[in-house]
Amino acid sequence: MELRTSTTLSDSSAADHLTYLSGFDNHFSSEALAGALPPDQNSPLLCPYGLYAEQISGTSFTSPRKHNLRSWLYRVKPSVTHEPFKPRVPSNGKLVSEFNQSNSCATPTQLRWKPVDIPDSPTDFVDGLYTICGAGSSFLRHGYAIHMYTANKSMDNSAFCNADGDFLIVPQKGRLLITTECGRLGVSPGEIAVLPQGFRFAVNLPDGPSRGYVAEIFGTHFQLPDLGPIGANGLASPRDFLVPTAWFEDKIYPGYTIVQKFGGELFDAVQDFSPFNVAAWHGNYVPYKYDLSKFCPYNTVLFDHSDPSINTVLTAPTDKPGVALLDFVIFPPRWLVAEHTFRPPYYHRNCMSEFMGLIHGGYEAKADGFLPGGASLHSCMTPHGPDTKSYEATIAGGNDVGPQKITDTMAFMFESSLIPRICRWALESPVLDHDYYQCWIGLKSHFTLDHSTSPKTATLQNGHGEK
Ligand SMILES: O=C(O)Cc1cc(O)ccc1O
Ligand SMILES: [Fe+2]
Repeated sequence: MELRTSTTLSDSSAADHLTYLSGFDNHFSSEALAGALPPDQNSPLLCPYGLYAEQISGTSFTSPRKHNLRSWLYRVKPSVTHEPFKPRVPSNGKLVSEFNQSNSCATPTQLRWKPVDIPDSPTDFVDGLYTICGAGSSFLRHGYAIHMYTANKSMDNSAFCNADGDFLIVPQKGRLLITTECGRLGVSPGEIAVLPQGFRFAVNLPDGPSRGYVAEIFGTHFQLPDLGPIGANGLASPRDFLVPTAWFEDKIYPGYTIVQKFGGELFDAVQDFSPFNVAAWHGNYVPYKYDLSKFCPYNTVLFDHSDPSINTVLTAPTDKPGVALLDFVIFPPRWLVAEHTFRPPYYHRNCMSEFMGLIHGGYEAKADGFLPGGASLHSCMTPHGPDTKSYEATIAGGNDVGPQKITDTMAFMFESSLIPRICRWALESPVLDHDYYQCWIGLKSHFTLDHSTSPKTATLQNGHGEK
């Protein structure tokens, strides 16, 4: 029998050689050790190989069957085998899970941040994680937080566990090798990973420095959007979601630390073994990853600009139909073919709040200033849209531009019905772009009483004789 351990391969080649199970919302099972899954029941008196059975529940026991999420883990020692939790010293201090006047500010101003540099001092994923904004409360199980991270070293002898909510991680620079209790995920920029509430995981950096974005949701989980009239196919396909296969190490690690995020605060618990000691598991509550290049975009094929919801990858619902706690929307490479149409995003004000990031390339509405690794926030009813340069360049192209392909781009949006409060350090940050508003100040009036300058208006006027 072969016991696989993290020391057999470098992080980089491990990340290249991982195996996955495929599907969204499936009931999976996986064994790193043949016969480690009890065949007929979840909780036998004695489990195969002397393993302990442990359930992790992602929904209340009594949630309706179609929403119920739980997995059974068969492990060398149960997770409870640790010293008491103690407040982490020094604490990260920049994580917020309950947004109020004492820790964050409200502002309707359009905000934009340049990319943050990777720190010089040793910083792992947990130390390098900081909250930008959010709303609601992890205690009340309703709300979200948007974080960013910069890291330059792998987590060492420690694992992270988020009791507050689910993490949707969007790496922008540098691959992540994420070891979870269900197995390992290799996540490159252009891919995303979801680490549901309560799973212990450790983040290694196979390529060195890393930077990225994290959406955290409280009290619910991500699901695939309904497709409505699109039909049974399109957008993100369930089979492209990849779940780890069981991987475990039966290893003594003196002083191993579990860092638990609980109410936005960090607590350390020490144990003497690896938490990645799960030889087999089954269930439907699982970490997963998704490659954004697999997304099959739908859009207008004749005229006008579709609302960005057409590009929803995952949605976290509220109790109100069609109103998201948090939508994860992307702006992938695609063909633009709309006729007599202003093709970039329209000018708009939205009752939802929009946080955007850029993974690589440029963004169609911003000729300057919105950079890979940077971010913007346009909160509820705050007006925004293309900058002056993008507007003028589009108008200069005229009505007869043929099909154009947007290439080398991957922007995304976290869109929420809850209005975010912004953390003080994000407002005081040296990378906050104080001149952001200037990108619209140059928008000129093109107003004229001469209707003939508008070809569509002229057609309507002639066609319907409203002289
Ligand atoms: O503000 C943005 O750039 C995001 C966005 C894009 C789009 O195509 C339509 C609406 C919208 O909010
Ligand atoms: Fe917008």
